Amino acid sequence: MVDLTTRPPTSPPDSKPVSARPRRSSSQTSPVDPPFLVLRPPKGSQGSAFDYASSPNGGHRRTSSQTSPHDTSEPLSFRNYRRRTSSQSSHSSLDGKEQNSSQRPRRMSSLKDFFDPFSTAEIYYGPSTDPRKQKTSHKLNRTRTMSVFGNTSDSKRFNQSQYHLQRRGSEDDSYLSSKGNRRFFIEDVDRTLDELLKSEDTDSNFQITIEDTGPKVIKVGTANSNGYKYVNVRGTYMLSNLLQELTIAKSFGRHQIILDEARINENPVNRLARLIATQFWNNLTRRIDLNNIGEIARDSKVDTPGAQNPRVYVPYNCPDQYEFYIQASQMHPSLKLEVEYLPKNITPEYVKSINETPGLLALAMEEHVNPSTGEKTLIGYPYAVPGGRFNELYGWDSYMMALGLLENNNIDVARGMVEHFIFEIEHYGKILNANRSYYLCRSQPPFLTDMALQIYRKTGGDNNPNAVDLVKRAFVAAIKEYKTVWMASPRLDPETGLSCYHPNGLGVPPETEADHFDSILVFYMKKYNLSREGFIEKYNNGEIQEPALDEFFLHDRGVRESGHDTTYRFEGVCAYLATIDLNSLLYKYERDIADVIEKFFDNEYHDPLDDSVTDAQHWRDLAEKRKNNITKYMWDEETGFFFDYNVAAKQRTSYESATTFWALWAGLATEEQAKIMVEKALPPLEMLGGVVACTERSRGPLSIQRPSRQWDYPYGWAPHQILAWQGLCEYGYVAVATRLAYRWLYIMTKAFVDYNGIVVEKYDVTRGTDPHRVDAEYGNQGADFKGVATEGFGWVNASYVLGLKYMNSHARRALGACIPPVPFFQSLKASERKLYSV
Ligand SMILES: OC[C@H]1O[C@H](O[C@H]2O[C@H](CO)[C@@H](O)[C@H](O)[C@H]2O)[C@H](O)[C@@H](O)[C@@H]1O
Ligand SMILES: [Ca+2]
Repeated sequence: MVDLTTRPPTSPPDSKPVSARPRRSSSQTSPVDPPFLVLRPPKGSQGSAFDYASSPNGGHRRTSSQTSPHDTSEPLSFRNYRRRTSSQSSHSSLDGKEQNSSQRPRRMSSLKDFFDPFSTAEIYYGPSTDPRKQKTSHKLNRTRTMSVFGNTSDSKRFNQSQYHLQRRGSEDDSYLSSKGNRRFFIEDVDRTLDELLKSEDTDSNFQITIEDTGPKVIKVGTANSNGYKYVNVRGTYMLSNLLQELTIAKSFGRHQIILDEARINENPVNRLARLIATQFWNNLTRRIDLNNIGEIARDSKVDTPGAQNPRVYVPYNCPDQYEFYIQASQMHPSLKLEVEYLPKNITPEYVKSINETPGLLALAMEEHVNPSTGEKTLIGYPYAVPGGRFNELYGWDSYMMALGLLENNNIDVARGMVEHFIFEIEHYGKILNANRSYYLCRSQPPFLTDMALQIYRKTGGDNNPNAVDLVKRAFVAAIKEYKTVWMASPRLDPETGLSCYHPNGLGVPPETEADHFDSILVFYMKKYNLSREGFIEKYNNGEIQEPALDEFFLHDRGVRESGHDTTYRFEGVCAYLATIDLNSLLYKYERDIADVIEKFFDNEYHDPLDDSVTDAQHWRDLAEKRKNNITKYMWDEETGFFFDYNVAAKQRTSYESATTFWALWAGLATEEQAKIMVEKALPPLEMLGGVVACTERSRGPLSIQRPSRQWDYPYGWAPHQILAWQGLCEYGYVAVATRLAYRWLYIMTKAFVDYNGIVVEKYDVTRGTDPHRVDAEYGNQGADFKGVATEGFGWVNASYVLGLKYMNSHARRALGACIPPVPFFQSLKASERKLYSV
């Protein structure tokens, strides 16, 4: 029987913690360092990415993100920061306790403002750090030197003999005298922001990037001199970080700040990992309540007159939720929130009929008792949205994000998303593409079984009754989904036993950019002499019948269900393709269901849906059958690819897609097939920045009539990277996965450093300079922020957190210095090259 508490090693053990704090040492470089890059690990540290981190509490594995006090998901207050750090001590500390020198927090200034320079924005820019709100003058916030110990300092309370008192030198603002703890006094945040943008944002896009041609230097006052003396802040990275910090400070209503230099010249790998863990996830998290529903229900994608007011659709059998939303709309009449019940039977005709009046679909809620009034109300389970543009819960994005959220110990959000999926399957019959009315007919790639198991493992497994309860409920839902969505008409091909992305639906999808279908519709617009809108209206309401267009949209809906919207791999054919993606995922479902039935259902699952009783063996047989069919219909030994199979044409296709690695992730390939894939399929997919969505030869030539598609060459996507890494590890190709992870993290870090902290939906993995610049299809990319990127992009955030687990401290330093993959691999000693299989 499979032990569900530990998954076989699909990802490497956590790497050694790099350092307790992201303090820069001579061996830790960043792009702002002088050019004395040290690529070798410090003497004596032979750590590989796969060493287990030793920990004081005996073998418990910790991630690098857990090694520093500022990397916890719980915001640190001044008090608990001090408590935590002082309890780790072994030398004398300010409060008389022992401190270990490597863990000792730096004394940043007076004892009163002993803040972590990397604390969350809420703490760092909260009221307690506002120079203007200090009881005493802001002078107390300056970087103190011991020469001012005296009447005004609290430090008198401590035994000064335990200190090395240092006289203030005349150069106390210099980097040397500040020992890297330099702080700036920004007397006027607004003015500094204006000046910074005026001089450095030469292309006026409110970002400071390598494309701006300003002097790349600005003067800021030092805290030590109370703003009187100035120092230069130089270079794109530091200046853009300054812009980001000032923008955040301003959003907190701050007019003056003391800013640690460490916060703007932080090693970029540490900075990005820190922002993801402490800021990006929070900003992507939604939780429906009575006050925010108006905002969440609003739709940024559809712009019809009927979409002007926010609207919520509630399942016909959820009266409590209906009442809740009515209450919300009555509490905030100005929101004009409209609340409607869905019919019991949701047909494609009904879904099309509400395309002009789209709305958010209700999700799972729990009861909440107001502690002060004792009143009961409902509150939504939390969930994460894919990016800043979205407010709804997506299908496969949620799985990818859950992996990152769990890694960052943000468990409630991951768990909340499983609750929502259970609710969606129960009330909408499937895990939805996303919870908007126009998505009611279609799903997305299914990952629920693995998602539930990951949460179960992370939350204590068998020792936690809630974890067991959730996994059981999730599997009951997943079995229903498996049988009624994926293994039923029209998705199931009875002849091969394989499944296709083949949702129901009618008409033109309303959520795409207005001109998205122009290349197809232009012909019909001319034919009927109608505008785009005019034609779509008549086509949607059945006045115009065009079977060829029906066929196009049948496949287009399939493309959207596949999550790969869009790619030439699927155009005009998707609904007839038994894809390697979907069938790998269903194989994984079958294996997982077998294990769970064996463990949690006494190996006897009574399904109320069809009155069947099945055991683990039944599901293992189904998996075995699927595996044989996949090999029979999809495997191509010559190229090393699993190809999609066209069930209508009864032919294997030849489009070389990164999803071939999903066969490894699901564990259905043989060892021999895995070896051939690594030897033959990987090389044409491996680019500068990781795995590309498909090979260039498969995509074919582009032209005005044949524009680029976002899920094709040369673009790389986070879910493809994550599943390829994990799949390769599953078959022992850890070094190959590490090499691919380095590539992906490299382009992410490079774009982050050069382009004002940017993290986007997908990257051009063939470009070293501006890989984030992808102008294909939709406006989801997330590159158009002003001043600061506040949430990154969900699955890309997850990929960074997961990818870093493959990096040892040497690789992490190289990434921090933006060393491109090839020079990095070439700089390795022979013994280290095997870690990357180069
Ligand atoms: O609005 C256009 C399309 O947007 C979605 O697709 C893209 O974003 C999703 C969220 O990150 C992602 O799941 C999908 O893979 C992307 O291609 C949406 O899923 C589509 O249905 C929609 O038409
Ligand atoms: Ca600019």
